[in-house]
Amino acid sequence: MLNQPRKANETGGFVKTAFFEDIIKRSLRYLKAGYPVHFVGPSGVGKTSIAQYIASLLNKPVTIIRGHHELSNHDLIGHYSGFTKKEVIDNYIHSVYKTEQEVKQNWVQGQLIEAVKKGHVVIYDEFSRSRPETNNIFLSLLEEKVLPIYGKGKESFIKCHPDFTIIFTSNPDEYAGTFHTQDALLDRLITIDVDYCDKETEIEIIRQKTGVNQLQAKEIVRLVSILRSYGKETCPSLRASIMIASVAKKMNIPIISEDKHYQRLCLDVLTRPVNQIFPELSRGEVEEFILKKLVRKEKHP
Ligand SMILES: Nc1ncnc2c1ncn2[C@@H]1O[C@H](COP(=O)(O)OP(=O)(O)OP(=O)(O)O)[C@@H](O)[C@H]1O
Repeated sequence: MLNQPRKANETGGFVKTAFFEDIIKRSLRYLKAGYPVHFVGPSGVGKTSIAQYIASLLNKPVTIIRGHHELSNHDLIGHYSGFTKKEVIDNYIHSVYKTEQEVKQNWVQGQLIEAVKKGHVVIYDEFSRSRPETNNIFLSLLEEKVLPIYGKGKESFIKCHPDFTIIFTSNPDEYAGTFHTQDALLDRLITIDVDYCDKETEIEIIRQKTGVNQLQAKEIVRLVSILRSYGKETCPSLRASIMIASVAKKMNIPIISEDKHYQRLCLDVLTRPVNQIFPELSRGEVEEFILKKLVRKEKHP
């Protein structure tokens, strides 16, 4: 749910190509001018990776919050949990016991508090998976630069540190499990659409992340991008390409379209996402379709 603040330099391994450089340059410009940035796009296009990389450039502690249905203001701001009992026993006169008990509720601080007070970079990943009521708290944080605190006695708000920076990521509204974000919140963010990266970038990511060579990475991207072109260019995702390359590399499976083990691996990874493109086909028919593309028996239109 909520991770510990992380040192920014822990987010290494980011592959930077012209495709990502443009997004990074624009985002840094907006963040440094004091505006929150919001990356929206399909699953697996690299939104979280970009956010983490940008956070690493800002040289401040990073707090990652992952949105989900159950996330509440209790998690973000804090809540009371359990009791602490303090007992003082006065046994000065040995036959007389005087006992004083103090029972206090424990306050568990939410992670947003530290980030707001100390000026962290917050990555609020998949924020539209949290309920809009939960996200309301960001309205005053982004506009009035204060974090309202409920249920903690006199202190009713915390002033936002001038260095506080926040990056949001989300999938488009039509994705399963997301809530429609209130316009008032979107109005406070600069939204950047992140689409699928170009083939050269994908080949580079696969090569650097898994250790396969250029030709092998090219072969995987060839197949995945042909299949992707039948859908909305979003699925199978970059994760599928990385999975195929990583398993093949680790298990010494030759990345050759005629190899039976490679074929099986591609079918196992790709059948589910390709079935999403062609829900009317049976699993067997989808496998047949992928195999045709794999062994290049059928030309790509
Ligand atoms: N520039 C990059 N350099 C290295 N790896 C990358 C890069 N972009 C994406 N990846 C890898 O691609 C995969 C998907 O990326 P990521 O998780 O950032 O996507 P996402 O858009 O946030 O997905 P989701 O919407 O499902 O959360 C991950 O394994 C990630 O490490």
